Amino acid sequence: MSDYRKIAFIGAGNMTQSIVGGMCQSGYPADHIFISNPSPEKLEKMSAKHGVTTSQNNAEVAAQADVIVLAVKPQLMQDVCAALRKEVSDLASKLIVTIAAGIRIEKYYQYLGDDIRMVRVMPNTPSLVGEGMSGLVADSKATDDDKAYIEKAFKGVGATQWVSTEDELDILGAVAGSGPAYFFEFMASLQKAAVELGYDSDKARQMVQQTALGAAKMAMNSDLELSELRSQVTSKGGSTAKGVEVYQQADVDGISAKAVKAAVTRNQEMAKLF
Ligand SMILES: NC(=O)C1=CN([C@@H]2O[C@H](COP(=O)(O)OP(=O)(O)OC[C@H]3O[C@@H](n4cnc5c(N)ncnc54)[C@H](OP(=O)(O)O)[C@@H]3O)[C@@H](O)[C@H]2O)C=CC1
Ligand SMILES: O=C(O)[C@@H]1CCC=N1
Repeated sequence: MSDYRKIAFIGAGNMTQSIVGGMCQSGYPADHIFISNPSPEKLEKMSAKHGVTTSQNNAEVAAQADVIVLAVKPQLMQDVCAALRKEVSDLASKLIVTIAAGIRIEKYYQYLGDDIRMVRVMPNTPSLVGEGMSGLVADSKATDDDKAYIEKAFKGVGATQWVSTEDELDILGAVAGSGPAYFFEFMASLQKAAVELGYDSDKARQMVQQTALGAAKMAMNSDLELSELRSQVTSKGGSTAKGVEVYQQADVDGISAKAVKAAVTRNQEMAKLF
């Protein structure tokens, strides 16, 4: 099968916009991308921006595609799947992909029929700029071709990792899926701290984001442990040591552990609820 299967996104929210934006930038042909959403505004925006085909009818886009990406909120998934099952006759001939947090593959068999083959992907919004981090887990029916295809599609918008279990995908979701929010929160707090000391807000944002980018690039280009990279900035008796001490006293490790655990727990709850 071609590298570029026809792919339909059900739901045109934040995550679909990030993935599709990144896919189009990476050269995925727009005439192979279909998107549905109940309200027309997002569709109009995406069609104007990328030249993709859009519809307010989920079944219409799903029927035209080889791959269906379920990209609605977890609480809507059962109803959306029930309607697709009723209206699209050959779901078993397509690859079903879901990006929803929590919901287990086993549930999709109940919602769509146990003859479907599927891959769960946990992406994140930096996919929009080609710097996404996506986790993937496939069921036993997905073929090698399916897996190679979906890995390549998501590699087009960033890095990918296969995980072996859906429990692992919950962890990846809690770190990488939710992670951009944690980093934005931290970056905003650094910006605020500089502004409170009298620094210009725009300039504070620029220095925070450039520093985050620089630190991430250094980490990616280095074999050193992250703690060693941190040490290299921390001159004995210098200013960084004073700042780092404040974070350590506030137990930054404990805070991250709690945050990730809370997000994993919510993924597990959603697995039960939806
Ligand atoms: N945002 C993120 O960073 C990540 C999200 N995810 C997962 O992605 C999924 C989508 O999240 P996100 O994009 O943030 O959510 P959004 O709320 O931004 O998008 C959901 C979209 O689904 C649309 N929708 C509502 N009802 C239907 C329906 N019946 N049929 C088709 N589309 C419908 C909504 O349309 P309208 O607004 O017009 O009602 C909306 O555009 C979730 O399951 C989430 O777990 C996974 C990883 C990261
Ligand atoms: O908040 C959520 O549930 C989704 C999953 C990861 C990021 N957003």
